[in-house]
Amino acid sequence: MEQKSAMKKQGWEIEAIGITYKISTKKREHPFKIFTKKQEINQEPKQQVTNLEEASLGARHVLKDVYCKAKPWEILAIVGPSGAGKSSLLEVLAGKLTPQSGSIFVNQNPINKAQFKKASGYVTQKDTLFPLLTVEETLMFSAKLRLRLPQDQLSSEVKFLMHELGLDHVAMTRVGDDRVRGISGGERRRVSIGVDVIHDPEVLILDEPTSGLDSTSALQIIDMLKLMAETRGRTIILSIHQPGFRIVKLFNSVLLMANGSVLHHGTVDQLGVNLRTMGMQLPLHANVVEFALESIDTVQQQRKVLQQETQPQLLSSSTTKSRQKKVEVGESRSGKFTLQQLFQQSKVVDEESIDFGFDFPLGFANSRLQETLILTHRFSKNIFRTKELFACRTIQMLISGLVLGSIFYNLKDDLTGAEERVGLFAFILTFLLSCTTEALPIFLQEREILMKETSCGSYRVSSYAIANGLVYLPFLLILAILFTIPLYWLVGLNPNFMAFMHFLLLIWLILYTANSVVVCFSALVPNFIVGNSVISGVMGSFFLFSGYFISKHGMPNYWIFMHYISLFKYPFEGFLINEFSNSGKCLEYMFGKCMVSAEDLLREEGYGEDGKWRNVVIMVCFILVYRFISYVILRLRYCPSISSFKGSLV
Ligand SMILES: Nc1ncnc2c1ncn2[C@@H]1O[C@H](COP(=O)(O)OP(=O)(O)OP(=O)(O)O)[C@@H](O)[C@H]1O
Repeated sequence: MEQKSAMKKQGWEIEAIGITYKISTKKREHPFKIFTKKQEINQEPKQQVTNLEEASLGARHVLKDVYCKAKPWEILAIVGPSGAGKSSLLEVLAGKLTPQSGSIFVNQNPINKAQFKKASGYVTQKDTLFPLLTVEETLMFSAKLRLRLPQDQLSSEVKFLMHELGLDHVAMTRVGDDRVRGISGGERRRVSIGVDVIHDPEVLILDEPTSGLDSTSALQIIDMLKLMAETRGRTIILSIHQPGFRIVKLFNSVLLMANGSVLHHGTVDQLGVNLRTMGMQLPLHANVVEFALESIDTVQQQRKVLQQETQPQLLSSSTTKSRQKKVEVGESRSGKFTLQQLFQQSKVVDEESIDFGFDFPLGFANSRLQETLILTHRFSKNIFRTKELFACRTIQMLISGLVLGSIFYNLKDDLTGAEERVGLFAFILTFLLSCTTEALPIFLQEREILMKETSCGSYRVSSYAIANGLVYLPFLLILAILFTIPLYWLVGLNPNFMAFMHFLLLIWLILYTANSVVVCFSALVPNFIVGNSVISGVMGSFFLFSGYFISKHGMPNYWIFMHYISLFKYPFEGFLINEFSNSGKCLEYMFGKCMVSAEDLLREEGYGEDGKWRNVVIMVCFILVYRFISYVILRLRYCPSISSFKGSLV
């Protein structure tokens, strides 16, 4: 136990060895171009490609045999021009990408991916936050999901973190995004960092934490990270584009990359020495990192020459395959030592003798029920604050109920009236199904957050699926009530209260069925346009095959299966063009005297007392099936954490 706490104090040293990551660049051949001659390479002049082998294999090296080491109590900055491979390397270190070869070690021990994700924080380049939550709410929900603490302790943790991040003054301000005005870009970046440090991770990986910020805000953020490293022994790895002079001074070591290769790995001072060794004239008081980035082509050329002439001893240990056991005391310092750092360094020498163990709590912070409650709370805040959605949908439903009621006003109980009711109900179904798509943009907006949160073990996917299912229920009930009340009484359907309640239930279920289908398909589509097209297609075909336009007996056999999987034959099955149609009973059954007389008819047809509930039960079953399918899709597509949580990093 003592040994473990010593480990904790010591911090986590991350070492990546021989990381190679390739992506396929092979263009897919046209599927119908079977007889086309293959391109003859000899006919064309040889292309000037840097790596002929790569080109011929249709693969591109994003990372080439990368070595890097990040120490606790320190900041390692990954710098390089755009496309150098910085983000890819960070993703590999964070366990989001699996390289083709290479290994990652924590304190010289291979690490389990799931444990590492749990014990680290990864702040992506893009802020993935809920724009309608306030800063305090954002951090509080993150704390609730990741920490197993009582409410008052959670509140004090969040307050402390906001203070540390300099966010006190915007605690009650909404986060905002491109569309919703909220806190500033710098403050949003700090909230993103806050979300990922709330559980006090041992390692913090940040992709461009200063992008889009002015120099003062950028310095503030790096200063804050430096403080985290120096006071709490955290390992900070970040990528940065063009760090200013004052920022560079805060880095303990720098990894200079270009074209996926490491050009330098060491202190900023060493970088200066290396550049001079290459014969470059560094202007006095120059920002060494900036100078190296500006002269990156020369650095690359010199490196090649050096590599050819001698084995790379000067530049970096990037190609070193064997692990370095030597500890370069003071080597990675930029002049500033803390007692903790010195303590840590002396400890590193004995690293090998320490049996590495993780005392970072594994498993989920909350039970499934607690997670579901927290997520439902967060969901409902987001939904009820989406004013456009709430206002538009409620007004739309109320007005359409009134307008439809006034068009189909006081329908008679005769055959003509029954026919008109068929038209009304067919329209209701089409209308409700086609306009209940709010789940699509909502899901598309939050799926990145879902992926991020579940990949680091904040909560279970099943809790999300249940919360997603629960949160729409009250919202859709409000819509159903607003739609049904004017419509039902204006049209003059059965005045019996229970018949009204049954009708309301059907409308609610239709809305919820449509919502479940949308949730299910939105988990499959890449964006809104595709999603909208797919969902309209699915809804349309379900409706078409339900039997409202063509009886199942009239359908060719090869389409019959569609009739059986079409959900929308269930809510108002009596309206269908089916075996009842010819007898004329169908029309009466459908809406003749609404539910009460329909019940008699059902009894006549042998359905018995419970006949009218049969459709409700079937619809509920379908909803459950669709919800389950969407859970499976979410699990497999967005959160394949089963495999990653079990496997090790490489
Ligand atoms: N999945 C992918 N598909 C296509 N190209 C990719 C993919 N992943 C990485 N690349 C390419 O690999 C190279 C490195 O990408 P990466 O995002 O790591 O660079 P970067 O140094 O972070 O760039 P920037 O500073 O502009 O964010 C780029 O040329 C990029 O286009």
